[in-house]
Amino acid sequence: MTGVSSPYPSLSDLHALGAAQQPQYPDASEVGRVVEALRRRPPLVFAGEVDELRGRIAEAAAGRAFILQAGDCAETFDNVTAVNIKNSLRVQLSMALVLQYAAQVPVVKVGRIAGQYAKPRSSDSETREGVTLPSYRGDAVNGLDFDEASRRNDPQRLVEVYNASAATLNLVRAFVNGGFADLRTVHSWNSEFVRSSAIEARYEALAAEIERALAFMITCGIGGDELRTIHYYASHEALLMEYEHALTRIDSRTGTPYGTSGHMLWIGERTRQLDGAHVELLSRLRNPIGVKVGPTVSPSDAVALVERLDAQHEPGRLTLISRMGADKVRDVLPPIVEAVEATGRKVAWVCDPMHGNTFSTSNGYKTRSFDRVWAEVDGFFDVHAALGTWPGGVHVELTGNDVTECVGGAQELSEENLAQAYESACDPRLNRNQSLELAFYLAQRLNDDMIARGENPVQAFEPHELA
Ligand SMILES: O=C[C@H](O)[C@H](O)COP(=O)(O)O
Ligand SMILES: C=C(OP(=O)(O)O)C(=O)O
Repeated sequence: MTGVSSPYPSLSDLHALGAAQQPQYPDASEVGRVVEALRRRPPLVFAGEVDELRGRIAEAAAGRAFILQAGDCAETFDNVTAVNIKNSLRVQLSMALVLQYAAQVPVVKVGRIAGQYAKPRSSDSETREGVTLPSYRGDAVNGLDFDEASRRNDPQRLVEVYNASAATLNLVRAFVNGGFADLRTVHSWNSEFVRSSAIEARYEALAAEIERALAFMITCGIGGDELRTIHYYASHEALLMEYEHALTRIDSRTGTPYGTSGHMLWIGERTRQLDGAHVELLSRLRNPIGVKVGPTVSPSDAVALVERLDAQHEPGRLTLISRMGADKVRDVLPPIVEAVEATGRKVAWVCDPMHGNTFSTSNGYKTRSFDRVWAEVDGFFDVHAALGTWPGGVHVELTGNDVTECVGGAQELSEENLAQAYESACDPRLNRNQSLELAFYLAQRLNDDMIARGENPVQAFEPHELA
């Protein structure tokens, strides 16, 4: 893979489009040196893996697979530890297992990981006790501590993003290929957790059932390498022009540009302007692209975006990630789905039930309620069931750690509980129990919809009441 050259847009072409949500740096020559240093680094992902993921997303777009895109709201350099990475991977794999076994659908596993270091913000500044400083924009840009030095934009952080992403991917690849994800060890994924919650107990029962099924398959001579490893991909919001441009490489096989900072890249709700720099940059890359679509997107906006980003009608190229809010999804999403489907494209429809359901508590925490999160997913499924389209996946902010950032769920976390372990650098994430609970709800809903379509899934667990 080699660096990009003309006619690919230059960084200054992109900035001339008025790229939204970009940090301003005091010293342009330092930024230039950082970009040149990053251009010389090896790619973080390889074009062949990116193509493989496009193929898997195409399966979800065709109704034959379900995408689980999940991970931190904002990764931080301090949190690049073996324990955090293992916990995150473990909860994502556990959710995938619940979905795959109980809903009998292949799960495409995509982490918000190894690159999710830049955050778009609603406001450029933050005021605390009369002091106003620039907002935290992710470790890629500035620091979380509320003091002047920390909040200063520092381009050297882009090199640290590359290093942290490389370290994370290295461990993820080792876990995934080295036996950690072996389906025959599903019980051990959970072994360090106290089986105190009903959700953990439910997961344990499912894991025991899977182990019995696998043992049976193995005695029949079925199984082997396909049980040992999984396919897991990295994704993040492609927000920062300097970083994403510097990590673009020309694939030597095809002569086409790939973003090599992650397998899948997405455009956020605040940067999806049709004539903006983010759409321009990502329209040129061969990666599977996600676009967040919020409640202000009109059906014609959505069609214009898909025409721009999927000019070739390529299955797996585009994932539309709706984040409407639980109250709006049933009204706003249907005409968008109908208009995009009418173009004849096969996009994957994914639900982000987090970003349209954030609120602030009276004690000053940004939070989300598990009920509202589920309500948006449920609405998303209802919309697709009514239109005969496939609900292709979910996109969630979560952590494998036992944080208290979202209220509700089986643990019934209240606003008062939030102070106990609120660790997110930006938005509230589902904790391990809430994430597993969501997976069980999803599996149940997928099962119910199969039955409603006249299919006959093998029931993997007792149906339970959905909220
Ligand atoms: O994760 C998404 C955004 O970066 C985040 O919701 C912005 O939060 P803000 O509205 O507090 O800036
Ligand atoms: C910023 C994000 O979401 P959105 O663009 O939907 O607000 C995000 O997913 O981190």
